[in-house]
Amino acid sequence: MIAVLGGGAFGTALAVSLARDGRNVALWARDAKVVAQINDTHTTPRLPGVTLPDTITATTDLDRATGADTLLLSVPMQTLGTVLAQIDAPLAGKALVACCKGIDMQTLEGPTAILTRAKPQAIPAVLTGPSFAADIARGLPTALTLACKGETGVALQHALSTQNLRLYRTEDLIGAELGGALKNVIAIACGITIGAGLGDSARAALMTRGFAEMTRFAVALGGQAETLAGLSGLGDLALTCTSELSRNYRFGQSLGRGESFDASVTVEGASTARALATIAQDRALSLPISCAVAALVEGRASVADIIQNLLNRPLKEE
Ligand SMILES: NC(=O)C1=CN([C@@H]2O[C@H](COP(=O)(O)OP(=O)(O)OC[C@H]3O[C@@H](n4cnc5c(N)ncnc54)[C@H](O)[C@@H]3O)[C@@H](O)[C@H]2O)C=CC1
Ligand SMILES: O=C(CO)COP(=O)(O)O
Repeated sequence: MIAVLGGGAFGTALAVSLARDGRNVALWARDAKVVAQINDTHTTPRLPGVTLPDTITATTDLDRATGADTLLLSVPMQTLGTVLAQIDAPLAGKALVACCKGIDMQTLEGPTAILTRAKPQAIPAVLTGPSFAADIARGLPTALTLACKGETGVALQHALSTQNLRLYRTEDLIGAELGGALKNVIAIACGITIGAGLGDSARAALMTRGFAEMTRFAVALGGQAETLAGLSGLGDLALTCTSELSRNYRFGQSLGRGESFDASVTVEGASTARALATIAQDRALSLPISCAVAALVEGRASVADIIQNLLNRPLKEE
């Protein structure tokens, strides 16, 4: 059995795709109302218009869900550590697949380090790449990166690929998780650019320089540049920086327009930008775009300030 932990848009969409393909899926959510709605009506507020297969069993019982061999962790990044801390079992030998995109603000770690510290006897993996939950749930084709070492990676690639989810495999967990985490920050920057009326040329410049920033950072932390050039980096960057389906991009647009944004919406890039700014300072790394987003999110700079600062940086080689 596969268990998905997290009853939000992405976790539910993954459960839908796996269940449609005949997998036995348990979906753990903390909210009893969401669980009852899924079990009783096969619908969820996070995926309007989607009928969930009745082979998905939703539960609030974490012990029941963690009895599965493979666990997909699809809660927001800043809550991953808390959710893992609620699981008493060591989960020895089980595959723990992080489906969240971000860097934890408290520990400054990505999902692999958090999984490994919390459950050292489990096998960590990362599932990431360009994929809107709504697209997956509608059965539209998507391609993702699955990062996991050894034979477990091969087995997981098969176990989690479905008719509409095509998984490519890598052993570079750091590169895969950082591609997904950093593209959200660049998507906020691109949203700001469009929201502030700076135009498509400026966005293309930010995407390109943002990609350079993502790659530089991932390599400095032990990831491989090739991974960043794949689905988890470039692929997800292209999707998130250009689509209004992206919450990070829409959040950036609101900032660029000087409008408020619904605080209940999951915007992973905002906390990740703040974590990145701290890491950049601690390690003397140059992350101008991410640091500019962090300054704006924290209210330390205005949109005009950050545009001016980015444009006034010393001229350099590409
Ligand atoms: N929505 C999408 O299209 C995609 C999302 N992701 C990633 O998936 C992760 C989850 O995002 P979404 O499902 O979209 O968010 P969401 O906002 O739809 O759902 C988040 C869910 O997590 C639950 N949650 C929050 N704190 C919790 C806690 N402490 N314990 C247990 N449950 C908790 C909420 O109740 C909610 O059901 C994020 O890291 C996101 O970047 C990745 C790819 C696509
Ligand atoms: O990660 C995503 C698509 O790959 C979803 O992006 P948002 O979190 O910005 O909506």
